[in-house]
Amino acid sequence: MKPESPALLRHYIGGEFVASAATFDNLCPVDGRLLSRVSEADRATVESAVAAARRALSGPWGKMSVQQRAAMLHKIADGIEARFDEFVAAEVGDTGRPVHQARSLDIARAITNFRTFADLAACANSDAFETPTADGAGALNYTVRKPLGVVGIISPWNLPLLLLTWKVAPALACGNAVVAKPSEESPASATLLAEVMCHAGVPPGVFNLVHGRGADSAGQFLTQSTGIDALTFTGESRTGSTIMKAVADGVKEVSFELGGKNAAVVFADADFDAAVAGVVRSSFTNSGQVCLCSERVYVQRPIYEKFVAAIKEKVHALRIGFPDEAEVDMGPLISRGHRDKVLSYYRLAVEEGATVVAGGGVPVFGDARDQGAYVQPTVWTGLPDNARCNTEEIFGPVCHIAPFDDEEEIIGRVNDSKYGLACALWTTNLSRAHRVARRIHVGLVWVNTWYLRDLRTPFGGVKLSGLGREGGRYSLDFYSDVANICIKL
Ligand SMILES: O=C(O)C(=O)/C=C/C=C/O
Repeated sequence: MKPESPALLRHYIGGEFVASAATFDNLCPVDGRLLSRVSEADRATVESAVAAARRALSGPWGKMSVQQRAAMLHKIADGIEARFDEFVAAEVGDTGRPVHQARSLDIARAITNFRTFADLAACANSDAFETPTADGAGALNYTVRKPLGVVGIISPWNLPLLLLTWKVAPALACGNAVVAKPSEESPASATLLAEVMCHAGVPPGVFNLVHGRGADSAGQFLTQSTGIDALTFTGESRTGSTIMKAVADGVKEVSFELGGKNAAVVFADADFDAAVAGVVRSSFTNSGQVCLCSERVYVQRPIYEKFVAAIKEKVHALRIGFPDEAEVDMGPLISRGHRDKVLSYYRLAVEEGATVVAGGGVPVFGDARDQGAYVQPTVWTGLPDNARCNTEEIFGPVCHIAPFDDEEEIIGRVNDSKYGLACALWTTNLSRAHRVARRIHVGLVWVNTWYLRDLRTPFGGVKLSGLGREGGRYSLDFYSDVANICIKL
């Protein structure tokens, strides 16, 4: 029987699914099989999506109240819930992640993203000030939020639906129309989202999806389009810099969540077992493919040797497997190309003099996974802080563990980075927790936990880790223009 021809994933523009002549292959990183062929948008296709978004703003969408938009976001969330298993299958196919993670994190958070921003927008208050005037009659100042207009969204492959909806939800809640360009590595769940939008009755042109790559492809065409009013991007810092240059002439608003070289700091007074489990989680979750992962681990000297031994044991026990295995801890990296990058750092570490405590290579399964993009979870010691493996973002299941002696030393070492996204501190000393946390130059500090998320909090980094904050009212501030109106009484 002829193998089923792979599905063709299409763009979604102006309420219609549209194919392009050019396509690219979407491979499964578990076993390298062809999952689907994906339409690749040219500049004209991207511009047609931008035009459709512009038209939508002057249609019914532009006349909806924030309450009506909030109701629409809840319908989208309902639509994802109704097709939950399909979304899980799409995300797992594209990324090879454990099914249990896709269920409990990726798809669940997409639903939460829509519901959270529906409610936040519907309940958002505005500022008002009673202003005294010389004539004694006074004036009233109040602010109103207006949509930016057409928002370009470029989302990454590491948490595909979570991060796409983290931006789409508030953008729509604030009354914008969007053109979204998901990563070429993870097109499937975004395409399903377009189907849900269509079925939920989101007016044509409010949500548009174009597929393609970055440079010389849909991503670049979107950032260069004069028809967008703002752009939000999650991905590598150097791409963020390129995007900034592309939108500079139009002075467009940008929100960037970029790279990181995050630290985990374990003090001798930490709950040892909790810190070991926490560092394994923060270094190896999603095969280390989370911008918040800890690639630099610092452990106070009295417990250093014991900690390294404990991490080594845990890492050797990590189950690397097929996505649908109940106990699987780690799947493959997103692609052979990314695996080559991570393996180049595995080699570099040895050249730089690292001791390879665990991993350092490619697992051999003797089955279809050998055609996938798996690497061994890896632990290094013995490198200086200025080693490239300790300063450059690797974005894989790897961490380096170094000893430290005191607070002043470790605060300086953690801050000595061109990145500043996140940090995890492990200590049972409450005063130390607050004292150190506020001195770490990052956007997000977790104490005795990691990646515990309250969506009302500001999310973003400093230095090369990004520009701006999203989350809670910070998202409402980015995705809307705030105007002040002054009435003379
Ligand atoms: O959890 C979030 O809202 C979020 O933005 C995570 C970002 C992870 C990036 O790799």
